[in-house]
Amino acid sequence: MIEAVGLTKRYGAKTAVDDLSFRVRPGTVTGFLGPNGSGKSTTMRMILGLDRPTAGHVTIGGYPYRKLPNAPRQVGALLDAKAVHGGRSARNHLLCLAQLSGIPERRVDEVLGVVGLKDVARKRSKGFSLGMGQRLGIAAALLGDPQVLLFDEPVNGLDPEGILWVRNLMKLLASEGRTVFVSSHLMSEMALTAEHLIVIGRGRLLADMSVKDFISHNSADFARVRVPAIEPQQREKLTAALTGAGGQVLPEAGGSLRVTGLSLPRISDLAHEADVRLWELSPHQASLEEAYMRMTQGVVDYRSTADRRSGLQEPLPPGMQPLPVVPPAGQGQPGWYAPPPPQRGGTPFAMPRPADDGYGQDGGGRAGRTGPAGYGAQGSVAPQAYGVQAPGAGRLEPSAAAPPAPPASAPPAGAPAHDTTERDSEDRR
Ligand SMILES: Nc1ncnc2c1ncn2[C@@H]1O[C@H](COP(=O)(O)OP(=O)(O)OP(=O)(O)O)[C@@H](O)[C@H]1O
Repeated sequence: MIEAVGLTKRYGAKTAVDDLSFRVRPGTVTGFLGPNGSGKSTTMRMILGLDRPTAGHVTIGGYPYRKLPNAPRQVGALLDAKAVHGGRSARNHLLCLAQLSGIPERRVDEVLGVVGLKDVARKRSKGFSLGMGQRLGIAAALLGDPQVLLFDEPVNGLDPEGILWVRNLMKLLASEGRTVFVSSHLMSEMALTAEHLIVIGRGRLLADMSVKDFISHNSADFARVRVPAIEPQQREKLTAALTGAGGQVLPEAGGSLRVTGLSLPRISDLAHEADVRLWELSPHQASLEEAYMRMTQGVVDYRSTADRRSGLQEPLPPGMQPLPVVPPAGQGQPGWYAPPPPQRGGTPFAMPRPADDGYGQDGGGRAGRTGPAGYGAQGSVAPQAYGVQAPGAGRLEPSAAAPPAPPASAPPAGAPAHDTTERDSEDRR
């Protein structure tokens, strides 16, 4: 389990992460969402001991990363797929990481099979496409068969088959009881992959709840009503009946009406009383994307000048009021899209013992991004064909659980190498 308590990171006057408390539990995929610049990567770097918190702390299995016994075998991460020595072959890149962590060579070939890079294992990674680079980064994260995995935008650059593969891989890893923490901007993908969400905005916690609850807490259910297209006057008649009964009605593209504030049977009765024929009366719930947009619209730092935000929804007809957003009982106030951060209402989690944070002298800074832990460690899984993750693909056998790894103080496995001596010989290997 990953546990952050009061985690804060300031860069000068900029507060990148602000008093963040959450838990990432084993056995489920937890999505980590937030607009650009909201502090996701900074949080992940603090989890991996690459940035030192200004305040608060974060532990993995009860230890700060740097105090974690055998850290590269317990935690695997993909932070920046480009943090690879381009002159090295994929295999040699992984081999270097494996040797640093005492992982047997055969595991390198296993993970190359798992991520579908076996056929290009001896090619220099600088010739890799974005998607191939992501696969190599995922292979590095899986190398040590870790119980805890962090992935920052793992589907970046992947084709649809690759996205499906990553989705199945994440779920498989979680189903094996691992802790899987994954950031993404692809809401539709997150909705299919994650069961639980942690959402931040401007460094602060906005939500820590299941995907299902997140959607229902941040979007109003609505009914879609359609009358025969050839009878526009019926539409007006129905709109008048529904608004007269206290409903809110929003015309949608395509001629249907989006109705809130009235139950389906009530809409049906009102239509019947008004002598309006219906071609459709269906219940709907907003998508994760819509719920996310609603929650984060007040905390987006970078927005196109062409995006008036109101454009996310269809323009209201003249005189029509926007639909009220009603937060669930006890969560926020009318007009708020997001429930207040849990820490506002008290201490959501038990405070772990205030231990030495184990960060030594080399704390923060963006430099950590390219520093020695784009990847930490590693995973299980069995060989497979390119791009296809067979559900249930096997885990690393205990016998492969390698010789003892270096002490936790050693650099994590994913250190991007800068040695150029092998460059010319790589492709020949
Ligand atoms: N080393 C640093 N020095 C100064 N500011 C930094 C540093 N690292 C991050 N920041 C700032 O902290 C904020 C959070 O950045 P971070 O990269 O964590 O966001 P993010 O949620 O990962 O963004 P994205 O989704 O775009 O990757 C940003 O405003 C960023 O500019």
